[in-house]
Amino acid sequence: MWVGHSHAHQAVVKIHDYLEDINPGLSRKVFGGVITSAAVSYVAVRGYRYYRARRTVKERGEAAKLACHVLREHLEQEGPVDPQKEAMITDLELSELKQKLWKGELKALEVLRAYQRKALQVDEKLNCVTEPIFEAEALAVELDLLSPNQRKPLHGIPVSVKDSFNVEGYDCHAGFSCFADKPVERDGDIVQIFKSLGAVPFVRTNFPQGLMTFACSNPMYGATKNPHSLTRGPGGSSGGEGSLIGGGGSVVGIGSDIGGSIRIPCQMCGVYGLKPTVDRISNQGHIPLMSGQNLVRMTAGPMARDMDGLILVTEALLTPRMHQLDPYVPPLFFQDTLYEKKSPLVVGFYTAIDGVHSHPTCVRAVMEAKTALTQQGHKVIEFQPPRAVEAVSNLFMKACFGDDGEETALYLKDDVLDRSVTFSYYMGKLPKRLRYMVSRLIGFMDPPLGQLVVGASTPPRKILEWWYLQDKIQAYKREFFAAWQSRKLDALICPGMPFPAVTAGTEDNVLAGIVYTTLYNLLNYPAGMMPVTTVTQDDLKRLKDPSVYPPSGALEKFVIQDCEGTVGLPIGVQCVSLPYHEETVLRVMKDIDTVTKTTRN
Ligand SMILES: CCCCCCCCCCCCCCCCCC(=O)NCCO
Repeated sequence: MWVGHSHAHQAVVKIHDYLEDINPGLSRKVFGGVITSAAVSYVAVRGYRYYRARRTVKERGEAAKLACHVLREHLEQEGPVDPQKEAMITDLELSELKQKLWKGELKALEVLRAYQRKALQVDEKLNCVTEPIFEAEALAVELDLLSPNQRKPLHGIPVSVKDSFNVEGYDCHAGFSCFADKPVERDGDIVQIFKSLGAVPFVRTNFPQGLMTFACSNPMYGATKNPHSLTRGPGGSSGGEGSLIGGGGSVVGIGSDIGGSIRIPCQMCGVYGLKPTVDRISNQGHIPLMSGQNLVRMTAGPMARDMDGLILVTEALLTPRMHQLDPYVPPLFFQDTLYEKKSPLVVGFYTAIDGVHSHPTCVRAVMEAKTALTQQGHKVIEFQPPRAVEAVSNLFMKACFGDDGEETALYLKDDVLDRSVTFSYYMGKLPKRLRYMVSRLIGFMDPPLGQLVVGASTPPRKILEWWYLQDKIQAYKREFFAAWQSRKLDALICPGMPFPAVTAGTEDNVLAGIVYTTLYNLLNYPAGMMPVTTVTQDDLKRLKDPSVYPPSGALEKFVIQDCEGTVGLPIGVQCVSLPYHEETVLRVMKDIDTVTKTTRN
């Protein structure tokens, strides 16, 4: 290196002397010219790349809008529709829809048409669909040709798919223009499974750029709105799914979750979802972001409009076919014995994690779920997860942001940056020491967020440190399990996010809320999210009472002022069980739902 450097230096000195011999002052002109043209070329190349990215972003967005328009025209040309029948179809719960399709009372194509029309209608209001899947029509037509004994478990059920999953013939870019316009050749595993079960993937849905935030906007498709309040976000990153399902435009969909991306939109849009144990459902064919990081892994999972729908779909997905497609998915099919276990369960509960206060409606939701479970004969006892904020800061954040945001920065080089990712993007760009100091300053205003960002700012630097991190994660898993076992728990209920949907674009103010969801990604425990209640006027009154909701940090202060006018927004409960006990999660959710569904305000 030094030798090379000294050669270069000697060469420059020689050229300088030679030029000065020819004409004194010439070397300054030549070197000045070279430096200026290098700088100009650099700026021009970067500028051109940015211009090209902007063009790609614009064209990709327009192409998606055009695709929706083409479908709308196609549907209009089909002739008269029966709006009442279509409304009947889209109002059906998933299990009723399945029955009618199975019995042949409804045709796959008419169900598809009803949902295509409804999804486009919902999309006009909420901007939740990225583009239609045109092949859906041919699939539905084929399904209608099958004889009754050829019908599969999800015969004719339309399924929406988060845009981050591969769908053959469509690109999969997560909002990075470098991946746009490169159609993939093969459906992702979960899309394949749905098709093999007779379901009809029919639309793709919106997400935030890079998928690592719970906002839901990107430069190509813009921001998605919340179905319960147009000024609020739907949560993310599977926000398009949450918004479309919550708005009635889909009955079931596919999301992905590494830090809460299925559960957060479920809470904010009032839908049901399940983040499974890693590898219980194959995640092959999801855009490979952070894919070399396997301390905390992303997992695909179902989202549905109703509880029975979520159970039905999960049961259908956990088939031998999944294991055949991806041998790393253990051959562990839906365990009826766990789901149908007759004996009462021991269920732990907590209403808040130390350091991040829980909105009064979130506390009430857990207490209502607790009452429901007690009514069903279960024993519900208090349980506090050990060192949650510390574990998420020192383990989850180091694992997921240990690259200093380098992967995202690489894909975003000369790209159009969405507002929703500016905080993490620019934090990643800061020199390490400065970032650490900024994190400390953040900690004065928002202590848990400061702690999270300090965690992200002090990642392991050497392989040995990565090993130690892995080791610490294992140790925390053991510590948590010991606490779980000491209470002899079968399951756990708790808030999934400690506040309702926030005003769109303000998600950075409440980032610390992720400790409620990320904890179970870190532990790799399956976790479901379900709506239980809605914000009431009385809750909002209590929100302003410092003895109920102490305005201790920036997050709490923000929630108090942002929750003005949120009466009616959905709030859910998170249900957790041990790895590979998805069936127990579903059973607890079902028992809560049976009671709370009838009384939900
Ligand atoms: C590199 C330094 C960055 C420091 C700043 C980090 C602050 C960011 C706060 C973390 C936010 C994480 C939110 C997680 C949301 C859910 C993500 C998810 O589950 N995505 C699914 C992917 O398929």
